[in-house]
Amino acid sequence: MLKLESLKKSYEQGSQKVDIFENLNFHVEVGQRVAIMGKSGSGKSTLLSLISGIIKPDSGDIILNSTSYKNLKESELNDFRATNIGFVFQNFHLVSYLNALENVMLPAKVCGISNPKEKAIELLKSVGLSHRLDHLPSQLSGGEKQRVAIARALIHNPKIILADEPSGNLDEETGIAVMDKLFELIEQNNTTLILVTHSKDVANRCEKTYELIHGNLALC
Ligand SMILES: Nc1ncnc2c1ncn2[C@@H]1O[C@H](COP(=O)(O)OP(=O)(O)OP(=O)(O)O)[C@@H](O)[C@H]1O
Repeated sequence: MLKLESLKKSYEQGSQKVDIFENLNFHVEVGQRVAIMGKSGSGKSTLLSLISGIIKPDSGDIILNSTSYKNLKESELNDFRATNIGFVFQNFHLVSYLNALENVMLPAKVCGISNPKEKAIELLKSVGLSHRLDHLPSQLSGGEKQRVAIARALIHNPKIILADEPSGNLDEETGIAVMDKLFELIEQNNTTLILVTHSKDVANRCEKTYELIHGNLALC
């Protein structure tokens, strides 16, 4: 379902070239939940950015659902990302001037999905926020913001969710409640999950955990 083939990625840092991945190969099945752990700076966020197509590899290819990124033009890749991928970030990344309902409706509108309002209300209800529809992000708690972000990530029924430390900014109890909701919803939809986390407890909820070490993913 997701294949990374011979990925090479380096960054220019001043006059130096820093290799993050020299020959990364990886495979994730449909509906699988995979945790990625690794030290700070090991390349976890870079990996998610490559899978999302936000950054390009120097060489190699990413294939999601039989679509090879190499063969897509920039605009096609943007459309493909909007349709097939959902994101959940540590810092929520909600649009500050849109209320909860409008934030959740955004990806549905971009993808041209019918009845975005009904779907957004249904999802916000399922994450326990039907009483917060018209609240701006600044009027929501951290846990509520992350539940809005989860609803937003799922509204267009993406094939895959990329989550970067989704409970990293939440207290333990709220983090567990938010992760419960995320796992419940992705299981219902058989959505594939790639989850970057520093928490072993969070990683243990996934079927497989890999450690990113020296540019390779080692099964833990
Ligand atoms: N745009 C960039 N230009 C230059 N170097 C970069 C860029 N983005 C990331 N890096 C470097 O690449 C390495 C990997 O960064 P990345 O953010 O992927 O690591 P990470 O494992 O997600 O770290 P953390 O756990 O601290 O978030 C780091 O050394 C970082 O400084």
